[in-house]
Amino acid sequence: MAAKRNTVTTQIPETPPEGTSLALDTRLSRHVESVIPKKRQEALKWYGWGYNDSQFYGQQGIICFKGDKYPLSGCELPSFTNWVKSKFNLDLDAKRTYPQLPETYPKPVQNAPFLNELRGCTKVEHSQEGVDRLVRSHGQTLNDIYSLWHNKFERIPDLVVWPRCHDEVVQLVRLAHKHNVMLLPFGGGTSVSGAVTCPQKEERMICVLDTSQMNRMLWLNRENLTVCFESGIVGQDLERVLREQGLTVGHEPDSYEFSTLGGWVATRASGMKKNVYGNIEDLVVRVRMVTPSGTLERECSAPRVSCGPDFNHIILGSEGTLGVITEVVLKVRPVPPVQRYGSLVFPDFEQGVLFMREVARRRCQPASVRLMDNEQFLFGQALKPEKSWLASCLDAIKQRYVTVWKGIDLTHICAATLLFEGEQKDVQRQEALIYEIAARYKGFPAGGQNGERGYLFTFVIAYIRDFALHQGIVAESFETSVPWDRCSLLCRCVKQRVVSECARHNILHYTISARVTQTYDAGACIYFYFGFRYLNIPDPVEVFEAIEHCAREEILACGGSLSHHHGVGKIRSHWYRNAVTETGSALYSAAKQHLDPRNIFAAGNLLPAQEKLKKPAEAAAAATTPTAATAALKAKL
Ligand SMILES: Cc1cc2nc3c(=O)[nH]c(=O)nc-3n(C[C@H](O)[C@H](O)[C@H](O)COP(=O)(O)OP(=O)(O)OC[C@H]3O[C@@H](n4cnc5c(N)ncnc54)[C@H](O)[C@@H]3O)c2cc1C
Repeated sequence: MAAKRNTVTTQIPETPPEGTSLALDTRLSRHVESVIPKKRQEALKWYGWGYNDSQFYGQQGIICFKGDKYPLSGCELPSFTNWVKSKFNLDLDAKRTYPQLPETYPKPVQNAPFLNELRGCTKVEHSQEGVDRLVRSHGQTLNDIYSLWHNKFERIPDLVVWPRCHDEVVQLVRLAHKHNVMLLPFGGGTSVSGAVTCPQKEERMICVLDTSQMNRMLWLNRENLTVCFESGIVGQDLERVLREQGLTVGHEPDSYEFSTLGGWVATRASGMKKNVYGNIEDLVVRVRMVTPSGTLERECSAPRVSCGPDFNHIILGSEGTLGVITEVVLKVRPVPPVQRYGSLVFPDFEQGVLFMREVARRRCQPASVRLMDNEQFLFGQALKPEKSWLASCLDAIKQRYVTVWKGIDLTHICAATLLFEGEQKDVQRQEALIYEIAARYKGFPAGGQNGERGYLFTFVIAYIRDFALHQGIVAESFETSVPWDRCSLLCRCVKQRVVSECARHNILHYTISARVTQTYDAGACIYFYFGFRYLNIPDPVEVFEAIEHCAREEILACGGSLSHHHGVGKIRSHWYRNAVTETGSALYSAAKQHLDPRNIFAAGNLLPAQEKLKKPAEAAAAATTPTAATAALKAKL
């Protein structure tokens, strides 16, 4: 994570643009040096996730990790190699190569009047270079990455623009509306819902509006503990500049190294420390969004208003379909003096869920508490790097303690990782209470080191998907939120459904696992990982999507939501209408019609685009039935 910083070349306009007049402490209004350069491909992989130099790879039959930014850097991973071998019946193929940048790119659709006016009347930087367009043509879904590797995109952006402030966005939106050019706001490109993927049937010029050069901290108000940032600031940059002031926003989605503030607002993101700091909707005080019909924003920064429907909530979750978010006022907190990790072991997942439920009932959640099922626990254990002889002996003793003294079956064991933040005394009190509650559900502490490793690995795990694809395994995560009384049932049914769908598709080697990542008064967020080895399957992504579609049907049948934090995008738009009712979707369409009458923000998220969507998944879903447990539950609902 400790990445080198690259200077962003953008010049800050000399006079503050309209809108920054809100500044309260101009001494702090400053440009932020970003870890991500304007030419993203110089630091980030064009064909997958993360930094260019960080990657899993095979060497003499062992999986290793390279790069210098993460705790696993330079490590050999023999246990992980064994896990992969046994799970997927796979010997590493070190000879496979990663894809090469294409030599040619789709010819850009031109809109000469737009380009002429852009060049003649504005100072907005822009590019039509193939690679600039390609790296902004997609997000991080399996489909995106597979399409990229196999050169399957019919449509990539025709133009990339880099506005530097709110006023330049206003100019761009006016121009695009006037000349009927499609605009696609692009933050960090970490979307896992297809939200930033170019609509493949769009006939107009597609202009990607890259927000990365709008990343200033505009003001900071220590009295109110509020800060105003431009929307293109990347998570790790935002935290770094605030920490220099002794402050934090505390919003840490697992993608926060690369995702942006505007992206968080547009997708309703959730950070792992939401128990202390809140989800993005709890952190936003004010937000500005430029639409073809004008700028939408609340006029005052009061902490709460009773002033009719809250239009911040039209902006939150708008997924780039209504306008461009330019500036956001957020709450900040002093950096906590103490941060401590912990972990717990439970005999099985059900006991772990009861523990999580009790912690939520008593509202004593630490900053983060995550419960992994047995499959994820074993996977996490396997990721540990090669050990010394002594460390291996200690592990064997610990394992004996767990199995013999505690009588825990290793095929059912599950674990929770904990992160405590606050004043020393508060943390101590919280730890004591959490360990006391855990004991009631047969849980016992397994050390801070395990907890810390769990959180640090979060950022490395994101790199596995590309390595897996490289070795012939397709994998992706999906998530939901669910009321407490259906939490265990939903996990069971979804896993069962995936197992039966794999059998139906003759897939022998796969992994499906779940974890509870967030808790609330009324329920929890569940996160699933699913992957399979695709031997002799001509279109593995199509099959993957068909199975994921069935899993989503199962989730919905069990009372789960369409999404807790990934958003709807294109890949879940099929269910959006049902999720919000006909009236709800008509209301959204009416708002869209008012704000964006020419549909220039035509990403096709939320409600499906006009184009005929490929629906192999639906056919697959129609051919199967929900599990017996789901059917019984449905009957009860
Ligand atoms: C490895 C990994 C881990 C992840 N972990 C989490 C997690 O813990 N929690 C979580 O909530 N999500 C997570 N995500 C999903 C993703 O990171 C979030 O959805 C994130 O909020 C997207 O931000 P972004 O800047 O990358 O947006 P992008 O991917 O660039 O865009 C996402 C959507 O927002 C729109 N958008 C972006 N910027 C603006 C703007 N300024 N104005 C208007 N619309 C805009 C885009 O048009 C698009 O519709 C994860 C993704 C990955 C790949």
